[in-house]
Amino acid sequence: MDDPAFDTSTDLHTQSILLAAAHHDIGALRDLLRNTSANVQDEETGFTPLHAAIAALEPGLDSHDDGDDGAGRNGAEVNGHTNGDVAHAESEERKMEVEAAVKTVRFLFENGAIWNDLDANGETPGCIAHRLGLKELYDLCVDAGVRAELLLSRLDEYQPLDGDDSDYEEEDEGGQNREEQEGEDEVSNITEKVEEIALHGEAAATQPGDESTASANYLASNLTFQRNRILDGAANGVMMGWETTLMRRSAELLTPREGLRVLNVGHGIGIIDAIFQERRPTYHHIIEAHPDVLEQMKEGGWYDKPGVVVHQGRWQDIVPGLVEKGDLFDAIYFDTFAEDYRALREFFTEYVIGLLDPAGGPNGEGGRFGFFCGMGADRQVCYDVYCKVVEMDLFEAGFDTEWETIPVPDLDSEGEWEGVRRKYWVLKNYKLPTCSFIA
Ligand SMILES: C[S@@+](CC[C@H](N)C(=O)[O-])C[C@H]1O[C@@H](n2cnc3c(N)ncnc32)[C@H](O)[C@@H]1O
Repeated sequence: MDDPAFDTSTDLHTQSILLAAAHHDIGALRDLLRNTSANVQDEETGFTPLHAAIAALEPGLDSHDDGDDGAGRNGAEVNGHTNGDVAHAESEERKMEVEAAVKTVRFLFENGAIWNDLDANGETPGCIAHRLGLKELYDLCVDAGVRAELLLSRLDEYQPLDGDDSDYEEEDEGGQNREEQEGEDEVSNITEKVEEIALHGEAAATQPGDESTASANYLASNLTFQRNRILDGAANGVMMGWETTLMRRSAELLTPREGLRVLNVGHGIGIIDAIFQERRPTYHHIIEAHPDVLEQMKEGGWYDKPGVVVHQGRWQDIVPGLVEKGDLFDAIYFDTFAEDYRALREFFTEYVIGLLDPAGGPNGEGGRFGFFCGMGADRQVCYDVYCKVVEMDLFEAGFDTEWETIPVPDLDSEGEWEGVRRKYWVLKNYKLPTCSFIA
């Protein structure tokens, strides 16, 4: 078998599944997957059936080529057909291949395929579709990611009570229940992958075992303050100067006029707080948890600025008190570090509604909420999934979101990542969210 998707150390059944996926042979897949997970992986390439189905469309890689049709295509010119005919026939053929791949990918998702498994090149099936410019396939992967995350975050809210695990042990006796157990395991794997998506300064959930960005470790680490950036003890970029354009635009959209009441969660190097200050807020609360950042804030005179209230500690410990006191704001911005998507969701579902003045905002039509939208930004497909997920979660929490697209310059060529543990942003465009109460 000389198909690059498969390696001979992989068992024969898995090889057959991957081959059927690459050939977009749904009939064969249906038979082969009867008692097998749709998430088998080739040992060497790491391809799942989804990877195989999409990668089969890689130009120059014709997994449908069994030796004679290639000759037929070359023969078209020999038989007097024009180049235009050939090009047309090729594009028709390409269209049919893509259609077959779309059907296969749909079938695999319907049969439990996981959208974000990584192959040996560190690509998800969606990454391959994106790299090959296969929009329809890419969109299928994004939609599957959104469905998985929404479903699993709901399941996460309904975890079995402690002690319920014993059920599994008893049920393990029977084959069908073992399947259920495997399903549960799969579910919790995906939950981990999607729920641990970082908010800022870290790679997406593709760095298993890296504890440096666990919140408690970060808050206990010594920070290094450089000219226009902060690195933590493990050289993760906590905040970087290239984000200034994004911070400025967020502040402009949240506080389009002077004299508003502002809450900012996460001071960092104070970029957005300095811009809020230019806009002369009536009062300006800042919540910051890291002792080194708080020290810098003291040195920078933030504690003495008129109207500024610095809350020292984690927002989780401070915000409930603000809600209880009845403090209201026209604009709230949230940008923390070493926290995952769950933290952001908790913030806007539990607290923003109680802190944002429904009769406030720039024109009395209600306050506005913004956040740094960097979830999964080291991978386009994760970013697109999370932009959709957060919009849906915000809607459920009572907010409409407007997005503005802001181009991000080539950070590599500008040397932004020198000395930084890993890039947390690789995308060409930032999607800036501004949320307001649903009218
Ligand atoms: C990415 S920086 C914020 C950058 C800021 N937007 C700016 O314009 O400079 C994240 C900040 O959130 C702080 N932080 C992290 N976890 C926090 C928490 N649970 N509560 C409050 N602040 C937190 C970090 O110490 C850090 O200062």
